[in-house]
Amino acid sequence: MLEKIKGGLVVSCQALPDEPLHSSFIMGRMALAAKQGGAVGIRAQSKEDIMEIKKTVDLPVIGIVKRNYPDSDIYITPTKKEIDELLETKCEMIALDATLRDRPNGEKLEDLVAYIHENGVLAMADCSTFEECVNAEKIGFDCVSTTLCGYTPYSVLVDGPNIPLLKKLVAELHTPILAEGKINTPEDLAAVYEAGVHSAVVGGAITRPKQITERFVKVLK
Ligand SMILES: CC(=O)N[C@H](C=O)[C@@H](O)[C@H](O)[C@H](O)COP(=O)(O)O
Repeated sequence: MLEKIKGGLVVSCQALPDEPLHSSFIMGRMALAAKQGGAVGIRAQSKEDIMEIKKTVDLPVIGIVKRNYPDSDIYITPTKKEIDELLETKCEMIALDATLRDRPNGEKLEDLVAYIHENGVLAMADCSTFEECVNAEKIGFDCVSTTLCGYTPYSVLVDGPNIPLLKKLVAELHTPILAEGKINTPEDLAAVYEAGVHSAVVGGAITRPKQITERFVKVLK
């Protein structure tokens, strides 16, 4: 899968229960639109959405399950339970929160990565800082990404991709770097590729029409 997505665009097709497009059928059609537009991979949330997407397009899928637990702030594929759900979908790669925060039930990041690999699936690290990416490489993740940059209380949120962080990761790590999060425009996508990343994931700017509408309406105020 890593070869297939190299240099291309992965489109994240997600809508949670509180979002207007929440529907596996709609996410399947979003994935089809992405494929017809030239995407080389899909990132998707939940077993149901991924099953539908896999019926609709033949692109490789990065699967996640977002779930909240009372004893942890981690919500992207937090435990083995979510990994088991994703394994049923036959997605090619599983992404999980790879921050150093405590996981639910005291589960350990390295055990989860080993478990994903035992099942013949690739593991993608969703990180928020440089140190977390370094740790993810050490643990044996197949690729590391900046998905959570700006979404942990201790990382910096910029309105756009964090280019300095991506450049540092490309220079100092050996694992493929995926840019993800706040790639809002085609120019942002060009900029992350200029920084030297292996691949890039775009979500809301393509698949969240409410967010896109808000961006237009904002200039009228
Ligand atoms: C922080 C978090 O929970 N990110 C999620 C991870 O899967 C998604 O909600 C994002 O849409 C995805 O990362 C793509 O980012 P953007 O939509 O900014 O292109």
